[in-house]
Amino acid sequence: MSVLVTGGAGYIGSHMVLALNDAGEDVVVLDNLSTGFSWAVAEPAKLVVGDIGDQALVRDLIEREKVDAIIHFAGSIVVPDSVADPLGYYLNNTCKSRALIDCAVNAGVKHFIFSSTAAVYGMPEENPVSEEASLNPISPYGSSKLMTEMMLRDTALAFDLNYVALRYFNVAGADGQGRSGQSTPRATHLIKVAVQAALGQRPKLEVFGTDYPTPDGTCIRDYIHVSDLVAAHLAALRYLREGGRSEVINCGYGNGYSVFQVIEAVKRVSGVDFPVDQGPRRPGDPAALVAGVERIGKVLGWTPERDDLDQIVADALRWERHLEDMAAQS
Ligand SMILES: NC(=O)c1ccc[n+]([C@@H]2O[C@H](COP(=O)([O-])OP(=O)(O)OC[C@H]3O[C@@H](n4cnc5c(N)ncnc54)[C@H](O)[C@@H]3O)[C@@H](O)[C@H]2O)c1
Ligand SMILES: O=c1ccn([C@@H]2O[C@H](COP(=O)(O)OP(=O)(O)O[C@H]3O[C@H](CO)[C@H](O)[C@H](O)[C@H]3O)[C@@H](O)[C@H]2O)c(=O)[nH]1
Repeated sequence: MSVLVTGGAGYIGSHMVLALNDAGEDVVVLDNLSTGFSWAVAEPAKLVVGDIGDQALVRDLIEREKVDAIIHFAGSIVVPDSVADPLGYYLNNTCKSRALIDCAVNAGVKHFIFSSTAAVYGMPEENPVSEEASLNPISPYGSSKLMTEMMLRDTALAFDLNYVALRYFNVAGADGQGRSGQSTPRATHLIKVAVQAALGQRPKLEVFGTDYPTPDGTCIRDYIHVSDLVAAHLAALRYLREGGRSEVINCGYGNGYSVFQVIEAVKRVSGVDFPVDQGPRRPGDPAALVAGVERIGKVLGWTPERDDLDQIVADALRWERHLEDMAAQS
């Protein structure tokens, strides 16, 4: 039996592959390398370069590799890009997820884990946000993910498939052993951008809005270490294989940090006092987004091991230095 990891050459998927390898699972990755890197797929996992929408390829892969579970990370992830190109996002995230789920059902794959997002909540009225909160995505990205959640819900009712949809809050950090990290060149995520500013790769960091109704006026987010997130997937895989029923589960720590607090942490950990500008709000940013975490503990028995902002930043910084070294050598 093996686990099919779609998008396993990307940021989070490559950490998943490391954890599955470490757990002794047989792993096959399907990735079209649109934003991922073949070098990010650690052996002995196998990489197949191809598209999740290619049903002949996926069917063959599932059969050949005796896939019993799919962990589905592949997708397009940049919120503003989804506003500019909604149909591209619905194609890659929704239509191609449909094609993948169809292959899973027809080939008898029983377990499915899906990368969803806190973006399905839109602008939540209350924090922490529970899984029962109303779902009002405000971007095509969020809608494309919510539609996949709905397809999974309905498919699991009709067929012998159980699934866990994990709604990630803000994923950050890098593998503690320095084996992987976020390598996307155009990254927009706060911790990555701040670390790049600390290393002098960017002249400054801009804070998007300082007039939010929060204690210091900047947005609050729940930053989860990528390795803890991956551990939640391993727990979900165990849960599904033991016959657990389908669930939708938030992934976060239930703690919020403001943009200013994150910047302070990056300055403290790096020892660099990089320039920071205060700019206008970025459209579509909720003031605060913190995960309700009761369900993840109760259903998956998951507890955080890296709930420490300085640790997240230190791991992100080490990975960024590694990328600099790789670039210097090439
Ligand atoms: N990074 C975050 O903070 C965050 C937050 C919430 C949800 N997510 C979700 O987690 C998943 C992984 O995100 P990430 O940050 O690792 O992004 P990423 O861009 O690093 O990884 C996505 C991977 O999927 C591959 N891919 C994209 N479309 C494909 C297709 N049609 N066929 C095959 N491969 C394809 C890419 O090449 C890449 O390797 C995504 O589904 C994303 O929506 C991420
Ligand atoms: O240069 C920057 C970058 C970010 N921010 C601020 O930092 C906070 C975090 O921003 P990120 O871009 O790091 O993350 P988001 O909260 O916007 O995004 C998260 O939630 C999104 C959906 O809402 C997607 O799921 C995305 O992948 C996930 O990281 C926001 O208040 C943002 O305005 C800045 O001030 N300056």
